[in-house]
Amino acid sequence: MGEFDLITRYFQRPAKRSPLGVGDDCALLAPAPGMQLAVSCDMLVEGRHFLSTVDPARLGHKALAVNLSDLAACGAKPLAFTLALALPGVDEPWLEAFSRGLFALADEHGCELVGGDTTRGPLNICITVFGEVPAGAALLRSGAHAGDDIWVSGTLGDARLALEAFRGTLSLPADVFAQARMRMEQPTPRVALGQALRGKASAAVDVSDGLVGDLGHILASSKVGATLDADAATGVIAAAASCGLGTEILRTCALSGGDDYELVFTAPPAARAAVEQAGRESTTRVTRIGRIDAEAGLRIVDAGGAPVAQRFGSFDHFV
Ligand SMILES: Nc1ncnc2c1ncn2[C@@H]1O[C@H](COP(=O)(O)OP(=O)(O)O)[C@@H](O)[C@H]1O
Ligand SMILES: Cc1ncc(C[n+]2csc(CCOP(=O)(O)OP(=O)(O)O)c2C)c(N)n1
Ligand SMILES: [Mg+2]
Repeated sequence: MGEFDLITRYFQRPAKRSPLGVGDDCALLAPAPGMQLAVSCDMLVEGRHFLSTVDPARLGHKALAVNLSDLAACGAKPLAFTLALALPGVDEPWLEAFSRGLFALADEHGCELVGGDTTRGPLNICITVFGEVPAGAALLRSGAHAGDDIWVSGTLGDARLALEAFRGTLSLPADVFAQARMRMEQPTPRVALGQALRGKASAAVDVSDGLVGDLGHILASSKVGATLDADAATGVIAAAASCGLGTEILRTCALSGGDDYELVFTAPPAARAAVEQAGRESTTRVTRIGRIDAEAGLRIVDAGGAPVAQRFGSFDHFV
């Protein structure tokens, strides 16, 4: 099978909402009047972002999910995406599963594939996603104020827990591993929550590199500091705690593990009921995990308010 047959068979579907989709030199998009285009791009590289043994359907899901997560963090509604793919060769069962996982998530969000690029090379997947948001209403990293609450969606640390189990640095009971693995391989982008938070949250970012690092982007952009509860938002990890894993490793996963694709956002205390309502509307758990301070820096405390001495880093491709 050649390049163009591959595209036609696995990636070309009739455009439904875009004026022009796959097959010409450009795609055409038509954002509604009064809306701004929100654009984001993330790449997944074999061995760095995913294990070579991953189920290709889950990989198709994740490649789009990490991009939809950026739209969610801006409060944007997904419209369309492009897919740049480097493949070592034509593996039809792999392409069938990858495209099935990809389109299942795309259809869930009404986000259509409008173009891309396909080349031979080491397996590499790069998606650019386009969304729309009412002009001036995008959630930014720069809007947090002293006194705001810090919230997080879902739970943190599960993906890193699974990665460490894959690496063999810790072991988990089969049921805990199965849950954590799903969170690593098929994250749920918080798209509905992001849109429901427009006009309520003062700042937002999605957690890809770990809570401490990504909250750090809000603090730097907003020129504020924060106090954070170390243990407020653990999920599968809470189950892992009962399997005898130490606090230090669990906190490392939750606070600097990365690959969470949850939203961390700030909102004034007066908006607490509105934030909880946004969580209910989007059937997404939201948890208050700290507050924004005027004083610069990040202070991490335990449930009793005592400072946590452990230091937390964040994912960086070059450090
Ligand atoms: N090669 C690049 N050229 C231009 N902008 C880039 C490049 N790589 C990253 N960026 C931009 O730098 C910022 C931080 O990137 P990143 O940490 O990847 O964001 P995110 O975690 O939201 O994916 C984003 O605004 C992104 O668009
Ligand atoms: C094989 C493998 N190694 C490591 C990780 C963990 N990991 C890889 S990239 C990353 C951070 C997010 O990736 P990045 O490219 O920085 O995304 P962005 O912040 O741009 O959204 C994490 C936690 C993984 N998921 N799989
Ligand atoms: Mg990125």
